[in-house]
Amino acid sequence: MMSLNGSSLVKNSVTGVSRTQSQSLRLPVRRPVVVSMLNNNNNRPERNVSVSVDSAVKEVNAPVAAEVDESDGKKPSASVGGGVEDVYGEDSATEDQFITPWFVSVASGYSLLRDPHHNKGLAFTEKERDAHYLRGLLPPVVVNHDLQVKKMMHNIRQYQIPLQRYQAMMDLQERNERLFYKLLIENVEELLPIVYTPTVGEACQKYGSIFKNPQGLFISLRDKGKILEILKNWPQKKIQVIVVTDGERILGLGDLGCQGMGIPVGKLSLYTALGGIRPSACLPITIDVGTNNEKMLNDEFYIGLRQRRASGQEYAELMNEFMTAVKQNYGEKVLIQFEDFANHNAFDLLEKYRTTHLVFNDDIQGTASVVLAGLISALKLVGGSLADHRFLFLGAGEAGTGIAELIALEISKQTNAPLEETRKKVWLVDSKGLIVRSRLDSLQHFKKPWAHDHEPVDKFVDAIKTIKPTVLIGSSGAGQTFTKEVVETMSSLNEKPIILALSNPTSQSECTAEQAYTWSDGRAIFASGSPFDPVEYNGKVHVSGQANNAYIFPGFGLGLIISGAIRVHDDMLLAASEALAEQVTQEHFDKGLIYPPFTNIRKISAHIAAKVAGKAYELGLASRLPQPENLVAYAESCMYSPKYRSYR
Ligand SMILES: NC(=O)C1=CN([C@@H]2O[C@H](COP(=O)(O)OP(=O)(O)OC[C@H]3O[C@@H](n4cnc5c(N)ncnc54)[C@H](OP(=O)(O)O)[C@@H]3O)[C@@H](O)[C@H]2O)C=CC1
Ligand SMILES: CC(=O)C(=O)O
Ligand SMILES: [Mg+2]
Repeated sequence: MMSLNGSSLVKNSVTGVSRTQSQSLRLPVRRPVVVSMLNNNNNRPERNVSVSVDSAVKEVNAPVAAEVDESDGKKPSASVGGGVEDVYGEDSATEDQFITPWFVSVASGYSLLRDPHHNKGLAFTEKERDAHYLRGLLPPVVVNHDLQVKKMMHNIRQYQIPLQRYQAMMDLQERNERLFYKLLIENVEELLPIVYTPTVGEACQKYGSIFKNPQGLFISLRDKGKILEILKNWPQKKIQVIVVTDGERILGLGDLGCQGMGIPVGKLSLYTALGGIRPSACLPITIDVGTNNEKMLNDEFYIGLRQRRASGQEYAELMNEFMTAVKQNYGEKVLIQFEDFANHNAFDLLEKYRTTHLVFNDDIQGTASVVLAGLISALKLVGGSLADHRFLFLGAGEAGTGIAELIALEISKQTNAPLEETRKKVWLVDSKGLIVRSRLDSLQHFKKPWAHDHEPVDKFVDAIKTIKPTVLIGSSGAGQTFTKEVVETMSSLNEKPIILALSNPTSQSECTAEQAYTWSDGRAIFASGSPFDPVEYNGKVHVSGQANNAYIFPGFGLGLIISGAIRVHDDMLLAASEALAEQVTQEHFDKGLIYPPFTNIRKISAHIAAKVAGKAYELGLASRLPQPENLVAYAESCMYSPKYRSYR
């Protein structure tokens, strides 16, 4: 008997299941499946694509699965999936469009071991080894998931160089996804600096030379007119979150072109580990429009288009085709997170698509929310309300003006003062000095609201002396700009100066934790974008927090998904800030922390998700009805667990 792709069927004596048996989407659960697609109608060669069982088949106890459960004729229910019912885009395709005929077959043996979504390595049980043609393909020992984690951590710790640890983690993600996530979830404090900042920055810089297996989708200028087709090449069909970059402002490292892919990949692994979004629902994308980085253009191992960046209409058209294709392929409720775009595109993209798509700019909005949370909790240490403080930023780009606006919005809500008034409590410095009214005409549009009445001030330290801020925020991407004089000046003005050095990676941090505590004589309340080890100063150990949007975006995204939100609203950002600030306990304050440790991040994310979802319902932006009674419990119940599934 021949299957649809021409291979013969072999019946397994234990399971009674044929190896390549074609089945409907209502497969029995917990069986690894391979979805094959035949593109005969556009004369492409046939191929088999391994996909996660999660995307095609109902998972027991997973609320997200409700949506694919249509084949029994039941009315499809709204679910975590965001109500995207037309899984393969067949219903929404017009008659003259090509569609993809899918069928599902069972993965086994050698290919099962090489399918990261289903591979368990040595943890395959004896029964599974019999049932799935694994005998002889594995050594005799059977180990459990916990022992695999222990061994993997042991292996990773053998590497002294962070980039080698990064590579070991990426290899694991490509080999055994559930082990990767269990490892990351259980060792989050230790592994976050590896899969995320600072190491991911170095990985992006060297992405070409360390490149092995491609991760995510690469869409380049050459793909103009074919973006929808490219999205269909991705094996998973039920995508809930896309993180997309064009690589022009990777952390504080600048234009890394196509090699920025490390960022969407890293961010999405946090969506899963920290926020519980299923890996199969996450899609990292890099839009390659070229690079203006000479080093990349001259690097023989560079993986992207070897040309200068497209801009203007050419850029806008490609982005528009992308945004349209995403909505067409994944529906209204797929979350598109813009990440590490340069500010000359980031603000415009957010403005253009915020009313038509579910979009979120992590650098503008996520950063704002995490910093506001830190400030709300810092008030417990320094006293007063937000309105009693003065804020000075070094850096007036996405992060700086995004944070500034959310602070002003929160003060406006608290005091009923108009936004134009509350903005006056916030001052920003860019590469040309203090932003003041006399500079208005030459300022980029996102800086204009911050052009207050003041004489020009060139030097940052002079701006501190004249503005007398209580809070200093670094968002410049320029390392070592909070000099000894800067920190000492802040400390002479404030008993407890709040100093946030947000720039990433560590090399770009405005100052180190050690410098902040030493130069402030141990009085600074300090947090940084990339982590620093605890510092001992004058016999006291100071633990600095990590002011990083990683606290916000995973829970924020989960909140949008569980409520079926259709748009992002600023009030959701405020709700996320409050939820995060509420998670800081007296024990944390006693250590000088203004953020909770990452160890409890899943619990924190569930609280953020619940507050964000609650706000979506309140604002009438939620489409998943009725509203669950206990949103925290519901958020927790929706979270992906990396536990191995049992295969019959
Ligand atoms: N911790 C976190 O969660 C996050 C951290 N970040 C970090 O923040 C940094 C900035 O990101 P983003 O706002 O998107 O970048 P942008 O490029 O949008 O903005 C950078 C700003 O800094 C100014 N600037 C640069 N160098 C100097 C300098 N030497 N002195 C004074 N001002 C300077 C620029 O001035 P001009 O406008 O005149 O060019 C610009 O206003 C990056 O390092 C990024 O990694 C970003 C997001 C989140
Ligand atoms: C953290 C982050 O998003 C950035 O540095 O760009
Ligand atoms: Mg970013």
